[in-house]
Amino acid sequence: MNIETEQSGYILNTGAEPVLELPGKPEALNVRASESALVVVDMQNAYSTIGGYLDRAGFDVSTTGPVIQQIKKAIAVARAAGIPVIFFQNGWDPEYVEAGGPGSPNWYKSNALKTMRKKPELNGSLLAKGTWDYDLVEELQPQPGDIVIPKPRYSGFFNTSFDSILRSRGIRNLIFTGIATNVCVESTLRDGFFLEYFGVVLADATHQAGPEFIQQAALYNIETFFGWVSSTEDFCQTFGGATGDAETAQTESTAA
Ligand SMILES: NC(=O)N/C=C\C(=O)O
Repeated sequence: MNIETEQSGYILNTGAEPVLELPGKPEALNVRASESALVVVDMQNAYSTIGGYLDRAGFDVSTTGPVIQQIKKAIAVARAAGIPVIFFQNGWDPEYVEAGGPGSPNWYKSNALKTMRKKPELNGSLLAKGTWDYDLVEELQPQPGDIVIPKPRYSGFFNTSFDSILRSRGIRNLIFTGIATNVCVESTLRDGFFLEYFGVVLADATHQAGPEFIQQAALYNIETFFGWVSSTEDFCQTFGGATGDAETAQTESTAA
């Protein structure tokens, strides 16, 4: 929108911008950078670090390291391409009011709340705002221009500003990374599907909560019913023309 000439209306995208082909399954998807966002779901210590919530609740987080590295590459390319990077942070206030009490199904299904009930010494330490557990991992810190959205339930569309942030920017394509593929990534992508967003998961930039077959099941579900499955390499090639190397992306952005 050209503010100086006081134009108004839905003219966010000029049509001059090239349509890019993002390889994926079950087929490639046509996308414009200006209509896309890179969504980084819950890359908090809780979900990817030993000693965090998932680990304490008995889930295996020992193979999340490579996922963090893939997300880092995707973020570098997105920033260089001018694609908004949206970080979700899952959790609640320190008194867990936002988690819902016994009147909420979350009270019964949240493994964080269940773990704290079983081990009262952990009370206040899991997924509570202001704690190490709630913090985003050190390797994936937001930079100026990125967007951070707190969320109180699995879906990023529930009780958050996500939808209005996307709509006001004309964003239609949501490229997902993060943890867990089968819970918050899939929940958000599914809700997006119902709201007419095109959801793509970068498979190697996500990790499941549960055994490995759960990752495959979630990806199958997404590819078959709700969206598309691509890879970090394909994302980086499509939007950066690079392999996702942060320095390469930075150089290209400076040169542009
Ligand atoms: N971020 C997630 O996918 N979370 C999964 C489980 C939970 O938050 O309890």
